[in-house]
Amino acid sequence: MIKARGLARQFRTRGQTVDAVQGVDIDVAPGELVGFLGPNGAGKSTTLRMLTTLLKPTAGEAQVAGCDLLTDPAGVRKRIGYVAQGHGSGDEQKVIDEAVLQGRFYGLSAAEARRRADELFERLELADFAGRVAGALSGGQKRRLDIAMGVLHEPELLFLDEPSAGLDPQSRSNLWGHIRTLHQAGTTIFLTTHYLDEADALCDRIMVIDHGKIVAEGTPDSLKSQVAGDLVQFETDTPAVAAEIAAKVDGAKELHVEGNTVRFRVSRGDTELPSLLRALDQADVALLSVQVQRPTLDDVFLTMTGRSLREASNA
Ligand SMILES: Nc1ncnc2c1ncn2[C@@H]1O[C@H](COP(=O)(O)OP(=O)(O)OP(=O)(O)O)[C@@H](O)[C@H]1O
Repeated sequence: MIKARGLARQFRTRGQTVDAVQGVDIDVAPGELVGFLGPNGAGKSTTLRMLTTLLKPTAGEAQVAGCDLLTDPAGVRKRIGYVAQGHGSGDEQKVIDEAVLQGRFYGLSAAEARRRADELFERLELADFAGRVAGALSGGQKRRLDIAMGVLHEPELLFLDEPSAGLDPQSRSNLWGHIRTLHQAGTTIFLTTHYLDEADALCDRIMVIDHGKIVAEGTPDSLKSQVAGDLVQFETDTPAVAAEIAAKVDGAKELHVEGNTVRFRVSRGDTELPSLLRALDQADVALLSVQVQRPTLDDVFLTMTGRSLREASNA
């Protein structure tokens, strides 16, 4: 559905050159839900704007929804949906009129546009607000309206730029449910996000971008197990003895003792834990608490770039 090779974009501002995207390769298969994760300024929106024909690449090439990005941008535009950051819908019109107008813009007849809008309003739980003006909708409802507008023409491929930015936690998880519904109905989705939980909860596959380059790629689980390993942590009154035993766990690394706490990483904490507990018990080590923590996507980012995604986003 997307095949991009060496896609790059430079900007020149006030005599300076910014390499916003430095030659990325992107492959997305039909039916996938792929997340493009990275901190602010990493190059996510620039990549998305190139793939949606809004910005000309400085270098590289891409096939998007079966059309060549450079030689057939109109073909690309016909086959994709794009929901930009922030809400694009106007505030004055009735919600349903806006949606029908958008459908007409895509070339649907008035009846078809109305039928499709009604269907999407049902699916995205907007039917109760169809008669309201868009300005009276909540943030989450507006985002759902934006998404409905982006898929009125039934595109094969939908691009979402930071879909849940600015929403409260409840509206975010509600929106994720709706994005999943669209995905399950067959739409291929490529979204950008700088939220780890969003990428983790929603995406089949994640590409991590930093400073305009892809630094990691894979399913959320494979990325986590590749670079970090589970963190096993326990508290005991005899940490020195416990640490000696922990050091014998097959594949244990990054072993640290801090006060009464012993910590180490191992690729599968859950399967190593029973034999470790037996060994500690045999050595009469009494445990006060035990924890196994799966690695997070932030551990992945930290390992790949040397800084946490949260710090990078605030920079
Ligand atoms: N029109 C422009 N002129 C100059 N520099 C630009 C322009 N657009 C983007 N940039 C720069 O390119 C880099 C990548 O920006 P981009 O908006 O793609 O990042 P992003 O990952 O989408 O960030 P955010 O999460 O904040 O939207 C940044 O350094 C940005 O300042």
